Amino acid sequence: MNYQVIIPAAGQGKRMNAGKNKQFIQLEQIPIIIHTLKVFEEHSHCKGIILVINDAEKADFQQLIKKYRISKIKHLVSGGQERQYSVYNGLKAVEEGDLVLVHDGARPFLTHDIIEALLSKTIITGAATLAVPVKDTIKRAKDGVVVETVERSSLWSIQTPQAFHLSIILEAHEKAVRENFLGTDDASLLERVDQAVSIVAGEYTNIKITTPEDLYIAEAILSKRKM
Ligand SMILES: Nc1ccn([C@@H]2O[C@H](COP(=O)(O)OP(=O)(O)OP(=O)(O)O)[C@@H](O)[C@H]2O)c(=O)n1
Ligand SMILES: C[C@](O)(CO)[C@H](O)COP(=O)(O)O
Repeated sequence: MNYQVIIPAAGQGKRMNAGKNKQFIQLEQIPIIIHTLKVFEEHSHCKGIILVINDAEKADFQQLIKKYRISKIKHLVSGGQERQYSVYNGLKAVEEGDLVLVHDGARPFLTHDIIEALLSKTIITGAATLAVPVKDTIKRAKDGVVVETVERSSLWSIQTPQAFHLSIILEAHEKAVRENFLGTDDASLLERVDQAVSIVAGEYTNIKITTPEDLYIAEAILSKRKM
């Protein structure tokens, strides 16, 4: 059940509009990326972290890693133009082991129980993603007018981590690069070659910090955890 994790943190945070990479925004005085890294630092089955960063922010990340005593980082890898390319760079740096997780640096509220559930499923099926059922009614629209209401019972909101056998996900990334395919998550690279990806129930609190209002939700999650 041991694994390594790739953490892409090389985005720009454009939708957050904070004037800096959102990884450095503080939640209860601790940067988002440190909240995320601590989840894996404190999980005994995690044998190594590959952190993908922007080259220009390398010194800032190194300073934080030292300050917060994150000891499991094996490599600091340069990010790419898109999340998919950042993950691919991370995958190429994995040296050993079979199971690999990919987890957004911007998802700081992952729990160990959920990682365990994901690992158990991946050992059996080869690939799995966390997800929660969609709660809203979803409609497709064109030019500002509703075209249809999409049947909700089969819709899932996809989270990370996503877990894979290393050879399977590496091959899928290589094929995507060759064929110029760009997906918004790693599981989609398997789906396009008809490889099954299992769904494991995540938690609604495992949010990705994406837009400014997510910071209010994040503060609420943290204060609830302290109760
Ligand atoms: N070229 C990129 C783009 C994204 N990411 C990382 O992928 C995760 C999920 O991406 P997202 O939430 O979209 O982050 P940003 O790309 O920073 O946000 P935005 O799209 O608003 O600019 C984040 O941890 C982000 O740092 C990355 O490593 N490399
Ligand atoms: C991988 C992901 O977090 C799953 O929800 C998501 O697809 C990332 O997409 P984004 O466009 O970078 O927000």
